[in-house]
Amino acid sequence: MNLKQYIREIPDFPSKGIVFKDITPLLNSPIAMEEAANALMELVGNQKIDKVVGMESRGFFFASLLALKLKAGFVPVRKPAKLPADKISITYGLEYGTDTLEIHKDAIQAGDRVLVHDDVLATGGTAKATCELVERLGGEVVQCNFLMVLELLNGEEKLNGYEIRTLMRYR
Ligand SMILES: O=P(O)(O)OC[C@H]1O[C@H](OP(=O)(O)OP(=O)(O)O)[C@H](O)[C@@H]1O
Ligand SMILES: Nc1ncnc2[nH]cnc12
Repeated sequence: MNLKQYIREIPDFPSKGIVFKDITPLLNSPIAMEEAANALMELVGNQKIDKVVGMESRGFFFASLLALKLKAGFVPVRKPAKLPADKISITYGLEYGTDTLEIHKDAIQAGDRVLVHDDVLATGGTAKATCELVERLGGEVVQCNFLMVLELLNGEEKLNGYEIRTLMRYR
């Protein structure tokens, strides 16, 4: 199955010049969802995973499915002021301005082997910040996997040193 058939391209969303990769057609198709979830599992192979970390909000869809399949815990990394318990934060640079992500302190135990999942790797800021949060709590990032990588935005360079795997690539 060609999963790209289920990715809808929306020009000039959310702002002029951006071609938004809309995954909702994929989410709307149980056949494509199952195919994508199984293909992501193949990327992980038989590596032992204790926790799957997904980034708000589109990372949550598949990260929680993967956690279930891997018999691992699911951990949300959230935008500011959403998590209720003790947490740590990281603020990272965007093209213009900054963004912040948070994780509960008790979500990862020292030595946990962690799979980081998000739908899209673009500039890599979100994924790099997430890996840093995991590592601050003593976790080991075993793999970062994505539905798609937008190659021209060089996220893979920013994640230099991490194992990066993806189902789809776009230029
Ligand atoms: O590699 P980066 O340049 O950091 O971009 C990738 C991030 O951007 C999108 O999230 P977005 O902030 O649009 O939020 P959403 O998932 O809530 O839609 C996407 O889901 C990734 O999390
Ligand atoms: N072009 C894009 N489409 C969908 N999600 C994104 N996240 C960052 N860039 C994106």
